[in-house]
Amino acid sequence: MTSHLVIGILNGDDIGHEIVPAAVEVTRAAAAKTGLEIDWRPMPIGRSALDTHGSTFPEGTMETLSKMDGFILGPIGHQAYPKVPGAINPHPIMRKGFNLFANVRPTKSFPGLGAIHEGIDLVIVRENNEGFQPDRNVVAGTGEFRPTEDVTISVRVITRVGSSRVARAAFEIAQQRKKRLTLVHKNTVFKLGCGMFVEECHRVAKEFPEVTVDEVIVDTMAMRLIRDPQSFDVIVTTNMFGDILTDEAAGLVGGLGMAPGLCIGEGNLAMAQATHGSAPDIAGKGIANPFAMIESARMMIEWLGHNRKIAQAVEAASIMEKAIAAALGNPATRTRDIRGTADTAGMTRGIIAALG
Ligand SMILES: NC(=O)C1=CN([C@@H]2O[C@H](COP(=O)(O)OP(=O)(O)OC[C@H]3O[C@@H](n4cnc5c(N)ncnc54)[C@H](O)[C@@H]3O)[C@@H](O)[C@H]2O)C=CC1
Ligand SMILES: CC(C)CC(=O)C(=O)O
Repeated sequence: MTSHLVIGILNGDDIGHEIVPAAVEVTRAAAAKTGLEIDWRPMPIGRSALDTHGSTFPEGTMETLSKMDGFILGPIGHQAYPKVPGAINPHPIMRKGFNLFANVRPTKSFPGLGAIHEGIDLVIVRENNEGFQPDRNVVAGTGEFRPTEDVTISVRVITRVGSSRVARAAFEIAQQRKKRLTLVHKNTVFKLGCGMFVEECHRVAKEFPEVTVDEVIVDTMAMRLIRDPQSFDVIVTTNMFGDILTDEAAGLVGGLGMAPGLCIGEGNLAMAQATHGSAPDIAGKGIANPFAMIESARMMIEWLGHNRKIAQAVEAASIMEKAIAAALGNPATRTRDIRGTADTAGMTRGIIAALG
């Protein structure tokens, strides 16, 4: 079996130019220790690509990425893009184009970082392509319409296929962990949409008899995440609920710098994408917390290792995990947002040093 992976590097915007190189550096160092060969392919994207290629998402990007094993996508600061042709938000195109329907977002508390609770270790699996960001094949554009100047209609699309595939991804993760899955929805009000999502989750549950399933209504979940986050293991929910709850969960463990994510589907390609945005308020200062991006890259290498049966990738992910935990345990090798004294480069060096 080959130990060779081809991975794209797409920095994104603002702090993306600081944290994506950090993720590449750490992954490269871990790969070198395990004999994993990675062919890194930097690609233009975002504001800088608008200047060099006339588009924030240059033509041919999807085609090139489709031949790779995975890619690291830095945060995209699309709100600040100028209103010119070519300045587009690449996220939905990538998530939908590669059918990356499951956004796997772990939340873990590490001691001493200012987590509101200790002992949090949960994973939110967010449906990535439906809800209020529906697939272009189902509803044109973003799913928003303005039939008159005074009325806007935002369409929320839930399908059986979309619900059952993200449910299956969540059950598979639950099966590998504590065998507990919480369905988060609001079928008390959205009887058809959330109703269909819940129905499909229960249908998939029959394939996983060892996994215990419970349900929590989303507004109650917002409260319970703050009061007793330790009572959850794996959570699956629809797109917008997942978008909001994952940021809330990050707030419990030190903030958005602690919020990694991996977008996966049924195909072989994985996209490492932190939960947070491009943080323009701290960009260029060298102080961004690289954890979320480094951990996202680590999750991708681990997923590819299992998916392709590449022992060196699984091993690289494992030594990264230990090194990240070691660096987080020392204020001198963690950033200021998580009660440390290091800058981005210092934390990155700290993790690499801890690889052994
Ligand atoms: N996945 C993505 O690419 C996302 C992109 N965005 C875009 O990012 C831009 C900024 O959006 P905001 O609402 O300000 O959200 P944001 O996530 O960029 O920032 C929110 C707050 O968290 C802090 N923060 C975020 N990541 C951090 C890190 N790694 N280390 C330390 N602090 C960190 C920021 O400094 C800021 O105070 C917008 O253009 C938005 O559309 C927003 C969310 C997701
Ligand atoms: C696509 C992003 C810009 C919005 C977001 O926060 C997300 O969907 O993850």
